[in-house]
Amino acid sequence: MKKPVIEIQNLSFSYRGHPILKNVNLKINERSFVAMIGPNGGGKTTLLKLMLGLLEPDSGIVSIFGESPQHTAHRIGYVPQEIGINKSFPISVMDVVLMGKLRTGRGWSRHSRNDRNAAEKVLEELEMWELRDRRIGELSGGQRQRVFIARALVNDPEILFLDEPTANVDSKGQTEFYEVLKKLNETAAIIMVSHELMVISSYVKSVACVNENVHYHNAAEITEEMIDMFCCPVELVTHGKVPHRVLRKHEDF
Ligand SMILES: Nc1ncnc2c1ncn2[C@@H]1O[C@H](COP(=O)(O)OP(=O)(O)OP(=O)(O)O)[C@@H](O)[C@H]1O
Repeated sequence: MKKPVIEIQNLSFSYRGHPILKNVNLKINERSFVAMIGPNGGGKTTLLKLMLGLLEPDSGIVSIFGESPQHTAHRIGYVPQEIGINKSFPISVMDVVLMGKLRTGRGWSRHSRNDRNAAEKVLEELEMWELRDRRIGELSGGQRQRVFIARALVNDPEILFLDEPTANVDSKGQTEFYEVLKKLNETAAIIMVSHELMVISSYVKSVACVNENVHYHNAAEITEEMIDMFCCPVELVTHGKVPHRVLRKHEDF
């Protein structure tokens, strides 16, 4: 039987008194692949930040591997939605990926051979090895995004959180990227915010609809209700043999 890696109980959160998430209950098992969908402003990024321990709930409990998120950061990878970066900062692709290996108390230059091997492997997987010495500011938006994905993967995370990771990535890059995720999913749970359900529908195993509350569908299907009532911005257009799914009604939990 699969073990839960994330458990959220009766969580509520507000920004300066303005409620964003109310009474959220969610259980995510090991090796899940969850697409987190919902309307703009529905609370997806906020929920990710609560699971990462970057925000504290007003009430309720978030536990990751049975502990508070602050204690489990080293087992988690995170690709944020927007990565503020000074483009003139003289840092190479390889340096950014190695940042994923930094630990408190270890200096910048103390990367072991193993760290470098791990960075090399992940850069090759994401077809970024050729660009390893390039300055980060000299890359295209999509290339830069891959570098930050590589940084999150370099530690072999047991849970990977991604916030709209392929927004700037072309369709070829997306396919390669999802293949990398599929492989990682053999050992890790993946929770990904995305508005591109058609693209991810062949990879995800379940869907969490986030709009103040969370409805978790333990099968990746799309319902009409989800679009009408829940306002989830999901494209239902299918092209030829592109797989698609239909979600059933939200079930009470
Ligand atoms: N730091 C903040 N301070 C105050 N309000 C915030 C802050 N960050 C987000 N919000 C508000 O919280 C709500 C939820 O935001 P969040 O970013 O979680 O939504 P989202 O579902 O990820 O949206 P999107 O699909 O647009 O990325 C929004 O109304 C947003 O304006």
